[in-house]
Amino acid sequence: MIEYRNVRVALLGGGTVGAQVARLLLEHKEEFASRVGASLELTGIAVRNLDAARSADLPKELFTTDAESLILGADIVIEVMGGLEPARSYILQAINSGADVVTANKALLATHGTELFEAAERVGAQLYFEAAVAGAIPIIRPLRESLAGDRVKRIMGIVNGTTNYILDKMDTEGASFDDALAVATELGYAEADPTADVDAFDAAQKASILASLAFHTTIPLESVHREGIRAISGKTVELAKKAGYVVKLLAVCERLTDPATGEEGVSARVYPALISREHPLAAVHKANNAVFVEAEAAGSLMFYGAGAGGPETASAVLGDLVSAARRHVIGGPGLGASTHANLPVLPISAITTRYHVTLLVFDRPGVLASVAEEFAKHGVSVELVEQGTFGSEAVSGEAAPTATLVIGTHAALESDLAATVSALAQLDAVSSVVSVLRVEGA
Ligand SMILES: NC(=O)C1=CN([C@@H]2O[C@H](COP(=O)(O)OP(=O)(O)OC[C@H]3O[C@@H](n4cnc5c(N)ncnc54)[C@H](O)[C@@H]3O)[C@@H](O)[C@H]2O)C=CC1
Ligand SMILES: N[C@@H](CC=O)C(=O)O
Ligand code: NA
Repeated sequence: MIEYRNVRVALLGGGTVGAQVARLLLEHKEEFASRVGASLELTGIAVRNLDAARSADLPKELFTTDAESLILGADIVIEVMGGLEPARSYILQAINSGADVVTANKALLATHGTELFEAAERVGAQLYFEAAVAGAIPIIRPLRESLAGDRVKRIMGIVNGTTNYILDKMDTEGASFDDALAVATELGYAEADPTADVDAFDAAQKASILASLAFHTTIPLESVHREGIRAISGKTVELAKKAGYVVKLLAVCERLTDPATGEEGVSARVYPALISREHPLAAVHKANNAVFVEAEAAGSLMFYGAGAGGPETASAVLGDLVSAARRHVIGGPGLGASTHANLPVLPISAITTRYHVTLLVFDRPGVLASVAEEFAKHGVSVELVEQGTFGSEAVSGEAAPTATLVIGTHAALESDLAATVSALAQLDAVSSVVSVLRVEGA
């Protein structure tokens, strides 16, 4: 029998992800030992409440509320507690006491990543974070390592499982937003505060991480344009369906030319967008994620799989644990942060995409001409116009006939489109601007 030395692993968090990390680590102890060349000893699991229900049957004696003591004796610390504090302080404590760290905490990385990576670099420690973006899907390692010799041009993907679950249930079953969110929470996909998912904070954090890695530039969370899915009603989903589209919350990170200066910059943004039903992203159902990466030499790559869930996310955490443990046993410098490119981050007004503008207009002669004129005036080329449902609206106490008008544009600059929409809202012929949705994917 081979005698392995011990690598001491401290687990901070025993919730949806943590309980599964512990279960798999204990169940596959022998396999991990042979893979790493050392025995991975789970020294404890720090939690807030010792008596909370868990998704796995784990030895009671492993649990503690004393995270700091657990960190002190560890070679590797896994942080799956979530939140900014005390997670940030615990990770700094771990790094400064010589441990490598594995984390799934995108909120923390997108907010304090620079501080944590600098602290790790100072002492020669490593910070692994595959689980922080797109759950089980390997995407961090491909960007940091496999594509390190290429030039990433664009990333577009679905990176939040909860909102994809909600939008998918609304689209395929006509479910209500609230019911779908309740199930996503029950299944362990949602963040502790699901506002993080619904208002796209989580997707923005992931976009900040992906864009920083892809473009070798620090992309601060505040510079990621963010729109959540609260405004997406059942009606919007239904109209999109009739027109051959599906609504998805997308993260888009790309290199682009600044229209103001002609210089190269980058953009990172998250918003609900229309995707053609023919597009592969339209087939991403439930809490799955998919990320398209377009690189200069590699061409188009697609990464697909489970974006959330306990065992799925635990898989990514454990992959990082094996890397960290091997480094502990064999040594080696690990990977440093690569943010030398320093490209400017451009505002949303600098992007170019296609749009669907839905207007409620008064059904009078000349309406179409006046609406079309505003698009032309602002340099936005119209691709299609569709007249939808008819109704009536009270104007000065009188019922006036109305019609829904959907205008699809060719690719246009966001600032031109925004100026067009402001002008449309002022037209006498327009009762209201119902929605403006970007259309992504060729
Ligand atoms: N649930 C999922 O599908 C995914 C979650 N993540 C990330 O993984 C992390 C954990 O997520 P979940 O397991 O879903 O969360 P959870 O809420 O189910 O579990 C959190 C655990 O941390 C413990 N904890 C929290 N604050 C603590 C404190 N101050 N001291 C000691 N223990 C504390 C709690 O007692 C609990 O055991 C988060 O950063 C989340 O964003 C990442 C990818 C997917
Ligand atoms: N709440 C997140 C969990 C994984 O990152 C999601 O829904 O994607
Ligand atoms: Na991942």
